[in-house]
Amino acid sequence: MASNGITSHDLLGYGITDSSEIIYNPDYALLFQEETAPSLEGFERGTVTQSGAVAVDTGIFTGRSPKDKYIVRDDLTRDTLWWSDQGKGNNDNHPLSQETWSELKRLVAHQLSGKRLFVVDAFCGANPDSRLKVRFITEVAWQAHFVKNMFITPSDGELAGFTPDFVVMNGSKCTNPRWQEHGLNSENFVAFNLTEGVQLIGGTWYGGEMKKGLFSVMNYLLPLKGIASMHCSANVGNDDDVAVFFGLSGTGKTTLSTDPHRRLIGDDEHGWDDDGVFNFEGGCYAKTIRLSEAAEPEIFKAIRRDALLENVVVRADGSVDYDDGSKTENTRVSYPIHHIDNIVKPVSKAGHASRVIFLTADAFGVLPPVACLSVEQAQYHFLSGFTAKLAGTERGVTTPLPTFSACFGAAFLSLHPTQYAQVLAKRMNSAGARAYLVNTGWNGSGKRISLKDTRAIINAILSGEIDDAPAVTLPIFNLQIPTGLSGVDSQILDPRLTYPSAAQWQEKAQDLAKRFINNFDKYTDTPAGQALVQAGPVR
Ligand SMILES: Nc1ncnc2c1ncn2[C@@H]1O[C@H](COP(=O)(O)OP(=O)(O)O)[C@@H](O)[C@H]1O
Ligand SMILES: C=C(OP(=O)(O)O)C(=O)O
Ligand SMILES: [Mn+2]
Repeated sequence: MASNGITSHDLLGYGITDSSEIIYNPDYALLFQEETAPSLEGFERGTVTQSGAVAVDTGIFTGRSPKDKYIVRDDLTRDTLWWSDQGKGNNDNHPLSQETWSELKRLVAHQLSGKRLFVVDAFCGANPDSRLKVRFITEVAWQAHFVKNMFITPSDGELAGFTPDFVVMNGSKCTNPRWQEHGLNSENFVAFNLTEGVQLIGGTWYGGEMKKGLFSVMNYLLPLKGIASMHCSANVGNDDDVAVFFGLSGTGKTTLSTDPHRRLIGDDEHGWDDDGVFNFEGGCYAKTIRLSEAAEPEIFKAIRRDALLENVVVRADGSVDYDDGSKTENTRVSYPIHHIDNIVKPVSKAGHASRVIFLTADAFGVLPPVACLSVEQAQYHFLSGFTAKLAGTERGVTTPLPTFSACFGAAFLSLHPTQYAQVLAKRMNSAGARAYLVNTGWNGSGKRISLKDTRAIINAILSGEIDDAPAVTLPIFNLQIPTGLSGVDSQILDPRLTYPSAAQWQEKAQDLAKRFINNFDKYTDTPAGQALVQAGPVR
C-alpha cells in the first residue's frame, strides 16, 4: 500500500493473519459506500435517511455493558487501579488474569484474521503532549465510521510515522464460549490491558464501548501526570470564559453545552492542564430520543450526511421518528464536531475554567434546580456524584435509577475517586473557579425540570447574575439557592414550593440525606475525607 497506509504485515503483531484487504483511514465517501453496500446483512447494513445521515442498528447491545468490563491485573495496575474487589466503593473495574486475557486476545485475533478490515488511526486528546495515538481495527464499516466521527483525525503529516500507543481490536462478531470456566460475567467482554496498550471487544457491537473505553484509559494516565480528566462537556463565551458541565449520561452535557452563544469545546470528555481545558474527542455523541428541531436546533441540524444514527426508527420515506424508543431509549447520533456551527477552531481547547457545573438528574425530586457551592461543598458533591442512571445507556436500566456515581462518571474512573477530586480542586483553586449544582431531573411536580428553565439557569450562572442574586439556605442540604433569576419560573427555584406541602419535601429530603451520609462513609477513613463530611447534608 501507499506510504500512508498499512499492510497485512503490520497486523501480524496483533495476532491478526491473512487479511484479505485493509481499508486504511477510509474517508466519509468510502464509508458511506461501504456501510450501505447492498451485499451487507444484519446489523452491518446501514439505511440512508432523509437528512443524508446513515442509520444503523447496533444489535443486542444498545448501551454499554459495565458488568462485562475487565482490566488485566498486573504489575502496572495492581497497586494503581481502583479495583472492583478492593476498598469500599463499588465500580466496574473487574480484574482479569493474564491467562484469560491471552485467550480473549486469541479469540479476537482469530475473528479478525482472513478478513477485509477497516483500520482507523486517530488521536484521543487534543494536546500533543498528552494525547494517545490510537489504532482501531474492525471488520464492520459503520464501526470505523463511528470512531472517525468521535476521535481526532490526524493530518497527513501526523499520519506519517504514526506508531499507535493504544490499539482497539473490535471483534464484536465473536464471543467467549469458555466464559464460565474463566469466571466471567457472560460470553461478551470489553477487556483492557494497560501494559500492552490494547482493548479487546467481543459480543457487543455498541460503539460507545470504544469511545468510553478510551476515556477510561485517559482517566488512568492523566491524573497521574497532574492533569484533570473529566466526564464533562465544555464551552467558552465571548469573554473567553470557559465553563465545564460534569454529568452522568443523560443529565444534559451535550444538550446544554451546545449553545449558539458560546463556542463548543466538546460535549463529553475533557482534560484540564496548565494551559486550560481541552477536548479528548473530535466529535459529539448526542441522544436523539424525543429530539425536536425547536428545542435543540443545533443538534437537529448536525444530523446530516456523515452523521451516524444508532437504533432510531426510520420510516418508509426515510424520515426518522425520534419519538420512537421501541429499540431503546438510548437512541444516538455521532457527528464530527464541525457539524455544530459555533465551535472552537482549529483545535478544541481553551483557557482555564471559571465555572464548574455539576449536572445531576435527581429522580427523587429533592435537590434544587440550582445551588451555589462552597469550595468544600464542591468537593463533597463531586465525590458523592449523586444523580440517576437514565434509561438505556447501561444494559438493564429502564427507568431512572438513583445512584451515587463518583465524579459523575464512576463507570469510567480507573483510579480512586479522590485522585480526580484532588486534581480538580487544585485546578479550580488556581483558576479561582466557582462551582454550581444544577438539577436537570425532577421536582415535587413529578415532572422533569424544563429545558427552558435549565437553559435560563445556565445563562444566569454564566453571566454571573446568580452570584449577586438574593438567596436563601435550603435546610438539611445547607445549599445556597437563589430566589429569583431572569427567565426562570421563581416557583421552581425552591424545591419545597414544588410540593403540596413543605413537610413532604422535608420527609423526602431526610431520606435522601441519609443516603448521602451512608454513601460518603467510604471517604471518611482519611482526615481529608472526614473534614468534608460537614459540607454534606445533616440528618
Ligand atoms: N432540564 C433539562 N436539562 C437538560 N436536558 C434535558 C432537560 N429536560 C430534558 N432534557 C433532555 O435530556 C437529555 C439530556 O441528554 P444529553 O445532553 O445527551 O446528556 P449527556 O450528554 O449528559 O449524556 C436530552 O435528550 C434533553 O433533551
Ligand atoms: C455514551 C455514554 O455517555 P454520555 O451520554 O455521557 O455520552 C455512555 O455512558 O455510554
Ligand atoms: Mn453526551
